[in-house]
Amino acid sequence: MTGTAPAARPLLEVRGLRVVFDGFTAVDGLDLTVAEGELRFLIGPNGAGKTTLIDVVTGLTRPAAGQVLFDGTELVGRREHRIVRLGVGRTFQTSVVFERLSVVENVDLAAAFRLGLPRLLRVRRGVSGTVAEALERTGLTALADRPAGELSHGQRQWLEIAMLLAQRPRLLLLDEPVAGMSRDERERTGELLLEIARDHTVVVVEHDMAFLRSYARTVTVLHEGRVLTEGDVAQVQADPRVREVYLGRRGAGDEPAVPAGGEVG
Ligand SMILES: Nc1ncnc2c1ncn2[C@@H]1O[C@H](COP(=O)(O)OP(=O)(O)OP(=O)(O)O)[C@@H](O)[C@H]1O
Repeated sequence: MTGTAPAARPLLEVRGLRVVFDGFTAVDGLDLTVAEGELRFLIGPNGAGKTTLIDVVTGLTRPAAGQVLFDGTELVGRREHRIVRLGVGRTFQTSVVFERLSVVENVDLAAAFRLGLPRLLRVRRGVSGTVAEALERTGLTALADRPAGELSHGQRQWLEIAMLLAQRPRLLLLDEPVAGMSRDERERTGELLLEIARDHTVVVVEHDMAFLRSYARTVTVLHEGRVLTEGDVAQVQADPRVREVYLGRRGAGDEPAVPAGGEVG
């Protein structure tokens, strides 16, 4: 794409979203647009509504008001598996792999879920190209026959990403993919995100500022269920409102979520 090309069209459009849990408004008039092909990071203090937003997009939580359009199709009111089949995939903060199944069996199951039962019954056994490609991209080919329960924490996170890729999503929503990872694992995950973002739209919830500085392009900051601001890492870190909402808070990483010295250049 050249510099003069028009902006990519929106793949995800969230408009006027409101989510209420037992009288508590967790998301309060949230608007968010993610263009096709973007790698977007979502940050915000604990309770800002990041996971709730993902839950609504993926059909787990029903909003009190608002629209969620995926390539122009309304997602609100659709069931979770339908949304997966439309091309929206997510990871959770907690792992969802089957520990006793092998790595390849987990990825195969995820791929089969996307097909739905009638098509699944017609598919012959064996590792499909989609499954093999998902293993390859996440660097898990050599571990394909290992029980998932034997994987390291980082490998497990990559397995979840492989399971997502096997569902052939257009939009991937990743909830804190590097939480608990070693430095090496974070770096590999960052490279993996950039690689995946070459042919997918990716939204990443992540607190870790060092990780953001290395891999984020556009960052959206949520606070109290709304978008506080949006921009590149330097713009967001320099924004006094962002400093204020993070004041005294620490991110999931080993440094303040928004460091006071504007060292981003
Ligand atoms: N099922 C629920 N029932 C009641 N309140 C909920 C529920 N889910 C989330 N909340 C509340 O909604 C608000 C937003 O929560 P959410 O988990 O979306 O925040 P978050 O930005 O993802 O935070 P964190 O960084 O801590 O994961 C919080 O105050 C939370 O306590």
